[in-house]
Amino acid sequence: MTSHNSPPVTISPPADIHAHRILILDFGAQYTQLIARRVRESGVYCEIHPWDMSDADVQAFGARGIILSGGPESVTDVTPPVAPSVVFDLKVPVLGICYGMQTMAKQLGGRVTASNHREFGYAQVTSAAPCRLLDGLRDHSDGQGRALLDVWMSHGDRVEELPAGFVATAFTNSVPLAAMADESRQFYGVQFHPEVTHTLQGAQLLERFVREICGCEARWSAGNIIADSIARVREQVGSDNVLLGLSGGVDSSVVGALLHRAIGKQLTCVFVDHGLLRLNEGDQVMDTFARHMGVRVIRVDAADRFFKALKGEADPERKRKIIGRLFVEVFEEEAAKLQGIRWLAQGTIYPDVIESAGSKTGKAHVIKSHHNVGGLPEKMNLKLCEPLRELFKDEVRKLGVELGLPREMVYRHPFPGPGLGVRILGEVTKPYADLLRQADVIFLDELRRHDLYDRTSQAFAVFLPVRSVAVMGDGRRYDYVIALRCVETIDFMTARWSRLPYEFLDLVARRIINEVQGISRVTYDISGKPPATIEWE
Ligand SMILES: Nc1ncnc2c1ncn2[C@@H]1O[C@H](COP(=O)(O)OP(=O)(O)OP(=O)(O)O)[C@@H](O)[C@H]1O
Ligand SMILES: O=c1[nH]c(=O)c2[nH+]cn([C@@H]3O[C@H](COP(=O)(O)O)[C@@H](O)[C@H]3O)c2[nH]1
Ligand SMILES: NC(=O)CC[C@H](N)C(=O)O
Ligand SMILES: [Mg+2]
Repeated sequence: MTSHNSPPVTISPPADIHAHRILILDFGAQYTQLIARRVRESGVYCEIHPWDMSDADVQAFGARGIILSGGPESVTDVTPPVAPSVVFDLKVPVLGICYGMQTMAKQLGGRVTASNHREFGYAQVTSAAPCRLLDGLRDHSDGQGRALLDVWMSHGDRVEELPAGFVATAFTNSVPLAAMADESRQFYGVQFHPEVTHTLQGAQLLERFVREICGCEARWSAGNIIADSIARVREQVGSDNVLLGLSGGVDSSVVGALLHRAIGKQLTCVFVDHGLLRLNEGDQVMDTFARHMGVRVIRVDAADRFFKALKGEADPERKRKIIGRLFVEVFEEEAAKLQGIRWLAQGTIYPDVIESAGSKTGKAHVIKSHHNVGGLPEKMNLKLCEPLRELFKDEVRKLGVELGLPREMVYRHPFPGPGLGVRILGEVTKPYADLLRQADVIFLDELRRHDLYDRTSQAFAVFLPVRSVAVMGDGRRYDYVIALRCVETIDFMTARWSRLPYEFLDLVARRIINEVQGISRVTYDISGKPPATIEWE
């Protein structure tokens, strides 16, 4: 990052990087986000919208191609979710994946049945006819010149009869119609899931669809995204001043660097110490930003205020809303003390938006209200400036690297805005936060010391307000429990618990029990996401 006094860098905006875009209609599959990530990785911008998007909105979106995701429902139900009919009239290529293929088949006049040949996991499909989507992709050959692909399946229903104009392009032993194509209309369907890495040629298949079949150019790169965001922010805020909520985490740090480049002195950052930070976190953030990077940062000590507002509240969603509201109150108070602030910038990223949103029909559930999206109060005086709102975490990190942020900052584990507030189960109190902070720092220090921090995606301690019996130094103890959570994930949407060595866990548990007065038991969380979310609340 350049120093605070340097003039904003002049960068000419690239060709419209959003113009070549793909629309993904979500039927509620667990892996819809992976489809989006694969499309983005091939250099093409895309957005996920609920399947019940209106015809007018689909049309206005202006996609060069549409992907219909998988989903838990069955098209054989009485009123199954269906794709907006305009999808098939827009004369753009359409790819249906699993449920998406099934509904495409049914909506265009084919037949789908619930089959007792359920297929979950690995399967091998054999190519059955030439097809622009699949030609040339192969993992093996069947000896008769036909390509075999290793794929991943997860379905019970299957397409029984193709709609007019389609041919079968692949089969498996249990599914005669495992892929279909109508080349003249550029409609394709695959029963398997190309978005998961277990489908070896899946990324290639999706790239083929968006780049060759839909004809999208690869404009979605870190350099282009930065130049585009800078241009957009400048246009958006003009000569107004902007207040950025800076947490020291990856997302807001990247926004900080971006805005610093885009609008220089018009930027002021506010770092809120809500009393639910990690040990010494506040000082570290001030050190890195204010001292080394020359960004103007105001530190607000609001711990008492947050604890007071959270007193007696045990419900996770209500806690999140309280925290979201207080954050904005603090931001607005600080803004009022400064000149010309009209905008509140935040490091909101795409998964925050998706997880906080429900679909119009209520089919998709709100899992948790991220404090910076669903947790925001309804009325706000400042307008929002969220340049990373369309990006996934790994894309944000690439931007951070490109913007010259230090590696340790870009690859930090994420820390949720509500902080320890969602890691103390139930009511939040200062004594609980103090205990948790001590346990957490031991866990993280040991991870770093054992070279495990960079090999895991997110690690933390959780405070359980239940007491269990222990005997220490011949005395009876009746103390609280700490749970350790450590996961590996790329996109934070699904996660696997880290197989940390037993010796390591043993060391951490002993240190916590010996060093943190008030904790007498430590457990390790071995739940995957799904179903267990990464945070406990
Ligand atoms: N303590 C804080 N002070 C000021 N703003 C905050 C604070 N905590 C969170 N925010 C705001 O809320 C946004 C969302 O928080 P979130 O934790 O998702 O992102 P982050 O902290 O920037 O990055 P990371 O996900 O890596 O922790 C932040 O980008 C920031 O704008
Ligand atoms: O800034 C944030 N505000 C929030 O309210 C919030 N809730 C969860 N997280 C982070 O999001 C990722 C996924 O978490 P979950 O599996 O718990 O939903 C994990 O990285 C979590 O730490 C949050 N971040
Ligand atoms: N993964 C899916 O899209 C499944 C589709 C449908 N629910 C089936 O079982 O066939
Ligand atoms: Mg954070």
